[in-house]
Amino acid sequence: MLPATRSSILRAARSQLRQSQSTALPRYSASARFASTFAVLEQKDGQFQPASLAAVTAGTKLGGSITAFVAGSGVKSVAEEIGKAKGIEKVIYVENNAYDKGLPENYAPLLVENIKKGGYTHVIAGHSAFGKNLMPRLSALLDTQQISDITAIESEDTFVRPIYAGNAIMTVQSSDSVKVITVRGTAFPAPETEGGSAALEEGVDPKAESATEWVSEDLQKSDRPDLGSADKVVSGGRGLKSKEEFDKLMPPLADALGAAIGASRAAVDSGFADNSLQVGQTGKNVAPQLYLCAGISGAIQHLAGMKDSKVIAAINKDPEAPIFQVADVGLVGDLFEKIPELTEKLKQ
Ligand SMILES: Cc1cc2nc3c(=O)[nH]c(=O)nc-3n(C[C@H](O)[C@H](O)[C@H](O)COP(=O)(O)OP(=O)(O)OC[C@H]3O[C@@H](n4cnc5c(N)ncnc54)[C@H](O)[C@@H]3O)c2cc1C
Repeated sequence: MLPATRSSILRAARSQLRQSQSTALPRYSASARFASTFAVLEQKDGQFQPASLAAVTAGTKLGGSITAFVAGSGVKSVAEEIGKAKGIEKVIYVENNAYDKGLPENYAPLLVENIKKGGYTHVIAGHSAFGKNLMPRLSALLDTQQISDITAIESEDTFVRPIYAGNAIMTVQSSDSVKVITVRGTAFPAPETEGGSAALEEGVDPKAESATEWVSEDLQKSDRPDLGSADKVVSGGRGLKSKEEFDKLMPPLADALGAAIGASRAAVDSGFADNSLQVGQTGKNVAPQLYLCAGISGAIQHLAGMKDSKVIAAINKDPEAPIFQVADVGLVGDLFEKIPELTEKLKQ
């Protein structure tokens, strides 16, 4: 697939809207309604992705009703699982393998149909690859201004989001009748996944024709915890010097702690680690109980992705490295000595 520019996405989305007049939404006054949230949840290969429940938590903060939505092949059982999460009134599911991979070209019209039917005030998804890919197209179809990566909700129309790599906090007020929002998972911890009893309902499937086809994916398989939701993360930077050293030192340390592996952008750009492991402004946002990093200087773009971690521990040979300004625990030393030593102690 060719990389799409923002304007080409908008053009394609608007032409899709024109082709289907039935997708037009009624205009209503936000003040005349109570909040009703439509939480777009994620599944992968028939497995529910609990991190996406952050959208439900955000809906809880808005008050009013929360309807969860999931689509793909065989998702009725996923919908049943979602229905057990606390705070959800109803789960709408659409069974169709066309939605398995969350391709925005056909998923966005599907959402429009279901949103139109329910007349929701807020449509919320996680600020994950899925949400970041899908919600801009949905916003274009609804002719509404997306509010991205929010970390707090002040009222039904006022939201807080970090900008400039987390160096400034912006408060955004929206007068759109339907607010399309992505939420930062670390700011909205998922609700309890047991004890709820939501009703299940089959959704509308417009079976929209799409010019985009899923061809294949090349995934790195790992038995380690998922970086985005792991309790512990060990992260390596350019200080590791090479891919060989990264692969020699980081996996044993991660295994000793039961942690996920992350990396700085410099480590990724240097080919030490896969792109999917990048933590930071242009990588993943993580907020584990423990973030242990080695050979990472602590550039603001890296901090933007991990500074909400509960405990930050850093190994760096430079006592002036900025990472020590945010670290709760710091170890000044050569990582090629300290990491094997620490790994050995942890194993014992
Ligand atoms: C628009 C933009 C977006 C960006 N997005 C991201 C992002 O998402 N994530 C990200 O990480 N960066 C991002 N960056 C890059 C960021 O600015 C830094 O360049 C990067 O984080 C540096 O990575 P590093 O700390 O691994 O490398 P360096 O800055 O080179 O630091 C290496 C550190 O290792 C230490 N070290 C070296 N040898 C040893 C040793 N033997 N023992 C112990 N310590 C040692 C050094 O003292 C140094 O502090 C972005 C930049 C821009 C402009």
